[in-house]
Amino acid sequence: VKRIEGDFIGKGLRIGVVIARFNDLLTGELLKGALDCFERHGVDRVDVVKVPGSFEIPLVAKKLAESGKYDAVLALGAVVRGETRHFELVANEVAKGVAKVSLDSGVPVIFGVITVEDELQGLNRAGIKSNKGFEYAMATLEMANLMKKL
Ligand SMILES: O=c1[nH]c(NC[C@H](O)[C@H](O)[C@H](O)CO)c([N+](=O)[O-])c(=O)[nH]1
Repeated sequence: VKRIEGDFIGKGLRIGVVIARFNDLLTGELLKGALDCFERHGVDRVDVVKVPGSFEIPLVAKKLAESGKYDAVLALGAVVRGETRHFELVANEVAKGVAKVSLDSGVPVIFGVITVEDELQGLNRAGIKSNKGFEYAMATLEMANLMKKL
């Protein structure tokens, strides 16, 4: 049996991060966790692009993926239901958009958009209990390395 999987070596990798400013209290923490992960795994180059909200992530992720400059793209956002009715609209469109960009471009685009009921749930995932940003960065490293093996 030949097992193929990506390792977590960051050396030589070029990562693009697209992050939503909406709910910056949450997304800023996710970014810190992701950058901590990339730095500690020796990633040479990380470019961070900010967009107004998660809805804008797919367009910029597409631009980064198609540029040919990155081995993987990490999309970071926080969609909080709270009182916002169009929570589903934003969350669904972002998920569909990110998946389409990845499939169309052949570049891994990691879906690091937390979708939560309220800010506290968001904070629990952005540093109180765990930092999903770090976890999404690990998935980014793994996929970048895996694609090089296939
Ligand atoms: O990133 C988010 N954008 C949100 N809306 C803004 C959206 O992403 C766009 O930036 C905006 O619609 C302009 O296109 C959110 N809500 O409205 O709830 C949200 O929770 N998270």
